[in-house]
Amino acid sequence: MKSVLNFCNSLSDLMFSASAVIRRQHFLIRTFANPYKSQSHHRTIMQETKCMSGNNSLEADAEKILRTITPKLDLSRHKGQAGKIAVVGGCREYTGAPYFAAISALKIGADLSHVFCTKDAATVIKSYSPELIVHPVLEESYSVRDEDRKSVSAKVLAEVDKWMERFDCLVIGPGLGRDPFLLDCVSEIMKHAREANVPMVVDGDGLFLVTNCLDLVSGYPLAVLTPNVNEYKRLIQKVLNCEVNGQDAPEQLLSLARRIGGVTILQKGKSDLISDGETVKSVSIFGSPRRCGGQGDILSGSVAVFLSWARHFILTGEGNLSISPTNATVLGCIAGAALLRKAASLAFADNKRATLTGDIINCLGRSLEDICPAS
Ligand SMILES: NC(=O)C1=CN([C@@H]2O[C@H](COP(=O)(O)OP(=O)(O)OC[C@H]3O[C@@H](n4cnc5c(N)ncnc54)[C@H](OP(=O)(O)O)[C@@H]3O)[C@@H](O)[C@H]2O)[C@@H](O)CC1
Ligand SMILES: Nc1ncnc2c1ncn2[C@@H]1O[C@H](COP(=O)(O)OP(=O)(O)OP(=O)(O)O)[C@@H](O)[C@H]1O
Ligand SMILES: [Mg+2]
Repeated sequence: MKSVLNFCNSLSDLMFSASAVIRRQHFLIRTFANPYKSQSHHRTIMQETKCMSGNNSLEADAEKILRTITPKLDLSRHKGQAGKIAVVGGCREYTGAPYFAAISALKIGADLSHVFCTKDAATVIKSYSPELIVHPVLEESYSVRDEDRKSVSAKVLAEVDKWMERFDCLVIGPGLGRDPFLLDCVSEIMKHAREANVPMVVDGDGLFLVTNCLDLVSGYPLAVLTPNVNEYKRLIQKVLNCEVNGQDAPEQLLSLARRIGGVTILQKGKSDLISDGETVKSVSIFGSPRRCGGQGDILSGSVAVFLSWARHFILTGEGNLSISPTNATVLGCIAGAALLRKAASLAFADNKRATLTGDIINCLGRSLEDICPAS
């Protein structure tokens, strides 16, 4: 097994050497060769989830997945090969959320983590950490005259576009706020990311945007939505036109993911449920009873990194190893949810009621090391 893993890691090294553009082209070929399967899917949602819960396969083998998709560390790698992540978020009110997402990506093992935020938020975020690359490019309505909106919007887009092809994944929404002009600009950024085939994890206010404009992600297999209880409720009401059904949660989630064209949804809660419209998996390993704000932001940054690693893993053909499911977005969600829960439990053991999001971030490394040692 170890030699197989070594062989796969060598293959992975080769792939990491390829440019981001080539990697995305490979992914496109795979996608078109194996288009979204649900069109020819015969089984009903009920049959599928019954079958899954019948053989008790709802709970993912998260530790195995985490170990399998995490690339080994070696001296031949150059900066950037372990992942370049960008968070689009951060405004006057919220500077913590984009910081939590971006720093978590670095703590897990990404090489570079960018933040695209408003000018007000940028200096604050930079002062939290010199590790982050912070772009003060977003504008809110109050700072833009009506007649300047078009030119400002074009400028914002051009600033982000300069970097777009280099990113392995975007995280859209932590601490973004709900300013209408800002959200219009972010819609354009999302359209460009989609054209460039860059994966997106959509969280927080990004979900507010997407719920009101589903076309931004609908039918895009590289989109991941990470709703909390409120955000999920809004999605269900908008898409399925009904209320959240706690009794048949996996079926409803499967149905929601299908209706949005096969995007992957990570429904956060006591157990995390994950579906891409084809399969449903849960991650319920013990986390923490502390519900301090910001844990969802850690999760979005974590999912972005694991999704990128899972994509590389699958693109190299290493998916032959016995992990299931095989969709990179689902694997990224499972790994991210498991790591956050483990880190939260370690932080809680140390800090009890005083546990804060920063304490959980400080446990991400130990948590990953326990599952997947660096050497
Ligand atoms: N430090 C920072 O900068 C952080 C910034 N953040 C950023 O804030 C922005 C808005 O995101 P959000 O999560 O506050 O908005 P949303 O989901 O509408 O919740 C609003 C209210 O809903 C309720 N509520 C929540 N959970 C519930 C539950 N399980 N069951 C029932 N009710 C529940 C609860 O209301 P209450 O109980 O007070 O009535 C809660 O206050 C977004 O950009 C995000 O990224 C955060 O990431 C945190 C760290
Ligand atoms: N009742 C719970 N029991 C255990 N873990 C939970 C519970 N609720 C949420 N979590 C975990 O906490 C993490 C964050 O979920 P939460 O619902 O707090 O997100 P959020 O509201 O978006 O957070 P944020 O404050 O960052 O916006 C998820 O990984 C989820 O698994
Ligand atoms: Mg949140």
